[in-house]
Amino acid sequence: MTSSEKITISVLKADIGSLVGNSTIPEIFEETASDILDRYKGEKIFDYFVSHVGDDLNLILLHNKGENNREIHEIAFEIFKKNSEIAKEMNLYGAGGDLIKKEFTGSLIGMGPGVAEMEFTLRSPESIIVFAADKTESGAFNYPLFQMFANPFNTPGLVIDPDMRPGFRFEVWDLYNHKRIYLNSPEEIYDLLLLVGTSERFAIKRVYPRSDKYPKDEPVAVSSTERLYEEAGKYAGKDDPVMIVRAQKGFPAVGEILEAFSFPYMVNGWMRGSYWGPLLPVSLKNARATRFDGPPRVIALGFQVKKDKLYGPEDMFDDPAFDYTRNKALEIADYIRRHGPFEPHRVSYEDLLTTTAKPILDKLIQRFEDIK
Ligand SMILES: O=P(O)(O)OC[C@H]1O[C@](O)(COP(=O)(O)O)[C@@H](O)[C@@H]1O
Ligand SMILES: [Mg+2]
Repeated sequence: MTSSEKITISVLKADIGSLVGNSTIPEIFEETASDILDRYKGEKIFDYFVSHVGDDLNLILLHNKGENNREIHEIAFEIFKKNSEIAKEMNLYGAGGDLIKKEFTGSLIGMGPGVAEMEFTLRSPESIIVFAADKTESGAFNYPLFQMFANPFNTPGLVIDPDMRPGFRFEVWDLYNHKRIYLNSPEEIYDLLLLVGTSERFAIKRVYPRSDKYPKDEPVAVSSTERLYEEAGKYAGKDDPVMIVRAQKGFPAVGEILEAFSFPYMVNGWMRGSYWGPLLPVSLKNARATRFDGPPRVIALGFQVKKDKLYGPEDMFDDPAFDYTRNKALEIADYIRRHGPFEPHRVSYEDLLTTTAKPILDKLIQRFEDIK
């Protein structure tokens, strides 16, 4: 460690090609990523883990260079670019898709990939869980973040742990207007819900502790909020967000964090980014899209963190305790599928304008005539 006791966890992700269709990625992507990361390990990064969910490659990096660091983002760009070339050679689906900008511009933010990073003072001990979802949007983590950090029915620690009683501070982004607001839980939870219930537009970017025990400017949770539609200027797949959550000792316990996913809540995305469906918590083994290009899936990788080492991952959803949730999700998937192209299965008209339906709708609108 150089400057301080602070460490940084960066979770950087991109869809740079997939098989079959948009279902999953070939093993060579993860191997290539590991080969490149091994070169930098011990020099620019301390440790790493490479993973995927569906067609999205996820890089989990431990270092001490802070958030939005040029060197770290450039390593990820090198990996995404190399894999894009492999994808083109293999004639994979959507080769290079999320690399909207072809040359590195100093930061991955705005280039297409998703970014969730947090710099914080390492506690002893420190446990984190990294979540990654496929076939859904940035705001897809609003529901579980509210459950973990603001709902005592999910997180009893909010009531019985003295360090959690002061509550948490939510940083919410208006993704349409590039603005943010800070809201305190518990006293402002009605305002918080009023906004984050609209997950297409408002996304919880970060959550901060309010207890005096921990620095109040160091997040306990962070999610990626990049909107692929906006960055590409057209529909180019869904955002497929990632999230980091710190656990235990004044923060939600691991079980309280996972409990937030025990209800298969509905998310926006699924087929062609145009359908609402239940979020299915899955093991790494099942982290690939199948039925109707889904259902939208999420994985949970748990790590115990030392200043220069990630111990793990534990594949947290690889557990029969989530079988009921999965079965329920499949039942809901079947029910909602029967709506076909009707809402609430299909997304709203406004949301359709961010999909491949936009040019079709634009033409149709011109054919409308006034009713006398
Ligand atoms: O128009 P295309 O190229 O066939 O793409 C349709 C695909 O786009 C998707 O919405 C892309 O999914 P991702 O968001 O995971 O990239 C799939 O559901 C679907 O298979
Ligand atoms: Mg994807």
